[in-house]
Amino acid sequence: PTPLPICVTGDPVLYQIAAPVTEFDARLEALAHSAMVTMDAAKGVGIAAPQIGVSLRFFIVASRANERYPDAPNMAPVVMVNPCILAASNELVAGEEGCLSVPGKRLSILRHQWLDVSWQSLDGETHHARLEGFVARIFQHELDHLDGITLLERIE
Ligand SMILES: O=C(CSC(=O)[C@H](Cc1ccccc1)CC(F)(F)F)c1ccccc1
Ligand SMILES: [Zn+2]
Repeated sequence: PTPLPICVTGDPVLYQIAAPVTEFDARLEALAHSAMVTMDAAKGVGIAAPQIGVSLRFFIVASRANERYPDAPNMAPVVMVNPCILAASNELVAGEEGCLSVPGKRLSILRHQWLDVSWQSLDGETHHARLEGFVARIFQHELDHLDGITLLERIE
């Protein structure tokens, strides 16, 4: 499908608590595909459903090496439905983040260094993993979007 418009600062959908996904059906797959195409067109390393106007709890994590994080892993994009943080490091790390919904801003944000997380894939299967570094950062950034929090609400 064609990329969708990305909601930007001020759009109410960005400040809502997104609803859990209960139907793992073709509609969800179509929404996830639209988010993927939109993220790719915007050259992002992640995108959350509320950013395309959908207040549902899923996002995509798609780390790739970039000038700010040259050692970031190049990973196949992962669609994470109903994501949860099960445990997080006490250690926090500051790092530069951008947001497709806050165009032109680069802010230094404190994030947990590692996370134990769980999520469901599009087929409804549950997965667990330990994330660290840039991938953990993207996860925390996208999870904020599901809870109505953008970079601007994270300024120390
Ligand atoms: O590709 C971007 C553009 S911003 C981006 O990809 C957001 C994800 C993100 C970038 C950097 C750190 C954490 C999350 C996507 C968003 F807004 F939809 F969530 C980038 C920005 C800063 C560092 C590395 C990469
Ligand atoms: Zn964002």
